[in-house]
Amino acid sequence: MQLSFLFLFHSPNASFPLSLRHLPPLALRGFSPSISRATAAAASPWPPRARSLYRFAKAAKSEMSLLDRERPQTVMEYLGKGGASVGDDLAILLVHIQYACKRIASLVASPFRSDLGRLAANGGVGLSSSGRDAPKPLDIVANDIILSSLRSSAKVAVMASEEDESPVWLTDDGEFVVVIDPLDGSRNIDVSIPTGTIFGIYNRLLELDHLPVEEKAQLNSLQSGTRLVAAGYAMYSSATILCLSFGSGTHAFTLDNLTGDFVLTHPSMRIPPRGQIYSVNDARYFDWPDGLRQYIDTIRQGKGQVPKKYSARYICSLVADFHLTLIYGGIVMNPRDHLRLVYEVNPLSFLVEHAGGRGSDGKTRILSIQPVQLHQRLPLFLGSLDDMHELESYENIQLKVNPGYDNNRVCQQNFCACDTGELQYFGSAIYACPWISHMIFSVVYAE
Ligand SMILES: O=P(O)(O)OC[C@H]1O[C@](O)(COP(=O)(O)O)[C@@H](O)[C@@H]1O
Repeated sequence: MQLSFLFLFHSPNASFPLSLRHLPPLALRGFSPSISRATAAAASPWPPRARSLYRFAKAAKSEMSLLDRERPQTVMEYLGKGGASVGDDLAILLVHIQYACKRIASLVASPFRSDLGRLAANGGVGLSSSGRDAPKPLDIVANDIILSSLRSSAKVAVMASEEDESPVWLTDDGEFVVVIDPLDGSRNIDVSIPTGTIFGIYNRLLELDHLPVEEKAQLNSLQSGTRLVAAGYAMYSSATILCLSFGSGTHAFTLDNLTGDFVLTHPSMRIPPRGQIYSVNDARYFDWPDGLRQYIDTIRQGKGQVPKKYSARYICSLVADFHLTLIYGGIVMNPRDHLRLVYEVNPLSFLVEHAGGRGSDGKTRILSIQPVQLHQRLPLFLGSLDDMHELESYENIQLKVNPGYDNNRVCQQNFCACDTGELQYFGSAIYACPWISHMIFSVVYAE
């Protein structure tokens, strides 16, 4: 009996009744017909139980081919079928990044990681020497997981992470530069609110190969967002989502916990041109500049360009707030100088632009801002095109003064020599340089 089943499932031309008919009577023991089925059996050469098994097997077979046809693609299948034109090296790197994200996902959800979440290095207070918030041990473990995955891919020259003061040089042969926030929103970890990993991938700048390691590591990491080859985030929530863009569309994959694969669930995402949701920490309302206050007051009352009263959603976890905005439309913002250009803001701007939206610092397109410092911060506004244009028309929307939140702020004045040879000074950021020159002059002082 078992043999005939195997035959049926493995040979597309197999005829199940035929194979049953040729079985010796002993093999059909246990399939004896009930009395009510006896009449039907008399009219048929096959015993009724065998007929129903045949129908079942036929249905299962067509179900399987349907499932096979409709089975969502994994990231590798998607790339292999030409979903995005990436070379083998980038595909290999993505395998390693996926692996790291799966490890972080399981760590974040583990019942045994509570100490890692709760305890913070430095007792959880204060800023590191570069002005970054004190990391939690889970941030550091996530960073180690990423580092070891990138290292074993052998495809990455430099990794620049939120958790490291300076970029880490991995291998001279690495084709790529990875900028990454290994675990964004880790302040929420104790209460199981979603967290995420954000990353961007650049090509290594071959023209810098002759420079000393520290210098070339730094300059490779400070490429402008327009040069991103790919970007993505993993969101660790009720589902683990991996959202990616290779420069042609933005696509989200969901982790199938049964198979361990990320499968394509949101192909070619398009952010609605207008939403009805804004995401911002509005406890800071009284610190906001006039323009931003007026904008929020207006859309809350349904008095904006469209007569809709907007709703607020704020998770306080950038990846989750961004994911919500990407799907429903609207704007996610942090108007204060808080989020990091290189490894948070640029990758998300890349993703939103490739989904038809806009990323801005309130004045300028994010991707055209030339980074001058690895951990440089700036105001952030990402979202639907029409909502973004309406918001930016209020002009005064950046919260440059940050009263009560950041006493030990380290300030920096930056000067940069662009390709044009022009020396530009822009305070905390440099805009509109076509690409990074390694002539950057910084004056750092405490406020
Ligand atoms: O305190 P605010 O201004 O609401 O900032 C919250 C934002 O800070 C973040 O937690 C990032 O900061 P950390 O990297 O220090 O965790 C984001 O996930 C979140 O959107």
